[in-house]
Amino acid sequence: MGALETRQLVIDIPGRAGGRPLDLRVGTGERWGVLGPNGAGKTTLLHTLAGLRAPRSGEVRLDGDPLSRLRRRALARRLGLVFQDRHDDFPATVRETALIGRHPFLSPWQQEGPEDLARAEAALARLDLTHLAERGLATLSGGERQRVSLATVLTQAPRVWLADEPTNHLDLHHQVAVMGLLAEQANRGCAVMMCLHDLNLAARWCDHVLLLYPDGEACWGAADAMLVPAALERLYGQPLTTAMVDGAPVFVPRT
Ligand SMILES: Nc1ncnc2c1ncn2[C@@H]1O[C@H](COP(=O)(O)OP(=O)(O)OP(=O)(O)O)[C@@H](O)[C@H]1O
Repeated sequence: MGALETRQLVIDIPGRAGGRPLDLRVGTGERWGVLGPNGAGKTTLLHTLAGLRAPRSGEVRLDGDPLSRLRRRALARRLGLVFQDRHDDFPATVRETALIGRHPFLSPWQQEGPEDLARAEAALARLDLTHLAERGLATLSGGERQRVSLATVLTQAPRVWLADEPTNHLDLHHQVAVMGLLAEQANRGCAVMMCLHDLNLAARWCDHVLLLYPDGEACWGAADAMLVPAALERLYGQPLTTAMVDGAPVFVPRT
């Protein structure tokens, strides 16, 4: 049984007639990449898997439990979502934001304790944010803000990670660090699914890939079976040149 499963899931894209029903099984220890052009439905899929959007049909199960029957707190103890470009206008510091990751584990008016703080500090250190802990969110750069989103989910420590373009805004070093963090979470028994626009990150870091086409068509499977030039050229409507570097394919757009 997968940690996260979909049964005949059709996501609800306004104006789209239907789509291939998804029967996905994202197992513990697996790293899934979701690829597709702008508007294909990657974010909508992640939000549906996180229970934030109702599917058009079918269902999502977490450890065998239908998502629709789980209370939000119970869900948030098991599943975390790194949003794409979230801009909360909350006047919070970086440390306070990371601590939000502990809220599913606290009763409504319970203060965070030393263990919660220790988890947040460790997550900030892991994302290279310790020096910014007292800074207000609004003062951060795009990449710093992205790392705070990841640190918040790391503080939450869910068994299922859903990450919407987790390397958005990140410089090369931090891209590799974040992919390493997600791989580490998978190695520790988490199920990880991430939307990516960078084919080369997907080729290097994902073991499974889901290709989402704008008309709702989809295919999924082992990464090396999915990441083939003909399928990717059709996915993006973009000719590609492929080379092998350090044992992984590298895809470069051909102009
Ligand atoms: N509330 C809404 N009303 C109308 N259309 C919507 C709404 N939410 C999403 N859509 C449309 O659904 C489609 C899928 O959006 P989604 O954000 O899931 O795509 P995506 O694959 O994540 O794209 P991107 O690569 O640009 O992030 C888009 O065409 C979008 O405009």
